Amino acid sequence: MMGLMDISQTTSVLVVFIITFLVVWLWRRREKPKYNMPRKQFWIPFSELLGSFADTDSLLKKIGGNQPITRFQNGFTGPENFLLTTYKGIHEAFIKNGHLLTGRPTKFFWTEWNTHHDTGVVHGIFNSWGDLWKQQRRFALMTLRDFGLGKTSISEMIQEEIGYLVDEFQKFEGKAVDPRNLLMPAISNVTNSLVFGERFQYDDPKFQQIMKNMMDQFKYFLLAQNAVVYPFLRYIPGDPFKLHYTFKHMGISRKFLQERIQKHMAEYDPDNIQCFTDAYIKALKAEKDKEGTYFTEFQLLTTVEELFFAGMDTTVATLRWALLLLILYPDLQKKVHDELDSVIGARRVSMEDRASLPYTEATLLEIQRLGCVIPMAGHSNTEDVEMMGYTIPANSNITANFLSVFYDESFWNNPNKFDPTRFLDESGKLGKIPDCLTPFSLGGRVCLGESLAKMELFLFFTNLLQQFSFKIPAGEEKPGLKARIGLLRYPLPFKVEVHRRH
Ligand code: HEM
Repeated sequence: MMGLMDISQTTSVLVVFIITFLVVWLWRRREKPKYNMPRKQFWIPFSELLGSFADTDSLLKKIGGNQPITRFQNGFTGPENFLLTTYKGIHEAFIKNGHLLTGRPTKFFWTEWNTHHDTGVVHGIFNSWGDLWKQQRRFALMTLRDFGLGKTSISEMIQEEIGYLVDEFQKFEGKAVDPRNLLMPAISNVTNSLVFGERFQYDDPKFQQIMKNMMDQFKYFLLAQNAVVYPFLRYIPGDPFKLHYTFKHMGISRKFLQERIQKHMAEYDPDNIQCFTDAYIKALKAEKDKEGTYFTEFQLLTTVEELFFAGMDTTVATLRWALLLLILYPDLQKKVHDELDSVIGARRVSMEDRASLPYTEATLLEIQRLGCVIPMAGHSNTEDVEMMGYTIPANSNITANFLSVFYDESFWNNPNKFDPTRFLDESGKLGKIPDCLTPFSLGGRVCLGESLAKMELFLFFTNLLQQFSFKIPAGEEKPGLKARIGLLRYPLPFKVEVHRRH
């Protein structure tokens, strides 16, 4: 009896589902004829399925061929989706029409996470848009600049952290280690110092626990994203799409950050502004009685959260690609070592040395090209946009596919080859960096932490390479260059064998 009930229930759900789908599909076909759009090319039924095919990477590299814009379906309803696959197309969208493309896609688990329960307004900087985004982005940029972004004070703080990281690598002399476990706390400490004015000891149990949580929280990002695009999936018992798992872990990180913000609030001293959080609290107090102010405690929390998430995994993933490529190409690692030895010698490498290290700089650029840690950036248009001969309706999702550009044969000779010399001229000097290499994106929503990230990448990379050589651990299989696409584009886990050079 029970079994029969189950079958009839399942059938009813299926019938309702199919009818809804057909009605929505027909309605959408009728709705849009006034728009001159490219024909729909494909449908992403479940992004996790796409993500779990080993070859998503190759697919993204090739998708669209030479077509600058591809239209696709993601979800049954909701906005139109477009993928931009050439540099010309991305430039036309993000630069020429950039002022109209400052929105963010709404069906995104992070947008949902940053939506205020009472007002329905999306907060933060990465996830927000409109006047809130403009004002809060400007404030964050100015404040980070005041704290020395691009100046000596931040580079000194990074140098101090590198000192601790070198000690950690030293502990693995002659042994194999997964570099992610050491890089995560180091890079997190740079953000900690900037945002909260303090760093943690690597062996602090609370810090270790929160690092582990942060590493885990985006593990099922693609799977969870399905339950945002198809909301009914989140109600299936057992959380098979891991949305509740993801939010639970994000909640643990949020609580940790919230506690630290509360501590800064309690100890606030207007004459002693030491970090981003203090500066924000100052602005919060100044704006307290203003009608409709965007300076709120929730905005502070979401911004701090984003500074951690946007700045940490990206930098760590790039440095992991760096170590992976250098253990796979020891001859190129030696060239970096040789340049560092002849130009720097035993003293610490500083930002002022950049211009004298063209080969090292070219290697870092090539790592960012091949690693392409943010393969796609999703924007949304606030009004209808005319571009590439089409009319794109307002509130569409317009995603730049940087991966296809970074591996585009018409720009890069033999794009799969790790070849830093492509950035050097005949005399070995760094040439003009091609416009199409945009690891930090382009236009009005370009990465807010670009200068900090460049500083971190240069200082961590050069100082680690100056002190250590890295190789494939004895007895271990040679790792490949296959990427895993999740929130970012990561290398598969690998270990390095560490050797002190001096
Ligand atoms: C190697 C490191 C990094 C890379 C490759 C990177 C790349 C990017 C990219 C591609 C975007 C998307 C831009 C767009 O939507 O068009 C972005 C946005 C952003 N990044 Fe970074 N990023 C890095 C490090 C950082 C750091 C260290 C911070 C902050 C401390 C940071 C903060 C942000 C923020 C807040 C946004 C959102 C900007 C907005 O929507 O207005 N990033 N980043």
